[in-house]
Amino acid sequence: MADPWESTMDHAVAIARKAGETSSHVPVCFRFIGEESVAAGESCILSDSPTWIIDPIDGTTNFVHTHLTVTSTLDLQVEFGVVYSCIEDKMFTARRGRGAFCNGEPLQVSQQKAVEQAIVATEFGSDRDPEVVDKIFQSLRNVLCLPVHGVRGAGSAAMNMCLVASGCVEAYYEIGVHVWDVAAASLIVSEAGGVLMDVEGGEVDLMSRRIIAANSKTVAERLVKTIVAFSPPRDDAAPSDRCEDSTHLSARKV
Ligand SMILES: O=P(O)(O)O[C@H]1[C@H](O)[C@@H](O)[C@H](O)[C@@H](O)[C@@H]1O
Ligand SMILES: [Mg+2]
Ligand SMILES: [Mg+2]
Repeated sequence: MADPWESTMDHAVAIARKAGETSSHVPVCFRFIGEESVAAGESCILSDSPTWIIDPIDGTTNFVHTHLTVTSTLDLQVEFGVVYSCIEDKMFTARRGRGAFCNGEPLQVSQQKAVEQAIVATEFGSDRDPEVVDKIFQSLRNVLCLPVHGVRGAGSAAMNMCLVASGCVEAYYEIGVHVWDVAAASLIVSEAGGVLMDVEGGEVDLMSRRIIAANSKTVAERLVKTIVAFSPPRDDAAPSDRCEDSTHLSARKV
């Protein structure tokens, strides 16, 4: 069987060559956006150049506490998404227009559109500002009282989205995520037949740090009416306008 990773890399190189219009003799030029490089002061701006968006560990708090799910995410903007759940040894992959897979098996979102029968995933995020925490709790209360069948959280944004793609939960929403948390899984959700939406409706903007990933427009739009929206500093804001999340500081001290 052909190695899917090898064909992915061949395709990635072909995209990079096309973008740069380089001949096969010239080395290709990829750009990178990674959680750690941005934390070290590198830019978080998407350009026309093919860009790998990487989160080496998504679910850092789980990792530090050796708790359940930890994933690594890799995305070549809009072309490929890879999320690896290392403890479960599950490799979620998607290629634009070619479907989404888990360990090679096709993924399909749930067909349940009644929100009362839905499981909704979310996270409390990393910000401990009491005003932000209040809004997160107001949203959580509103979602529970829709009512939904249940609320869950895997502790990894990417994993929550892969659960949507797998049909195990109907929707995931969060305000406070970063582009590297959700880029790869966004493609996996849409290739599994799901939808992505901003928490106030309309198209999702991966730099805005707000996302709904759902099995359907119907479920996503019910959440839009329910979530108390706010806008954290964008990922592509100037470094001086970004703020360090409080739990990340403590996680890094470990
Ligand atoms: O573990 P990291 O990569 O820091 O990502 C977490 C994200 O920053 C938080 O907003 C989410 O709540 C977690 O689910 C992410 O996994
Ligand atoms: Mg992450
Ligand atoms: Mg991370």
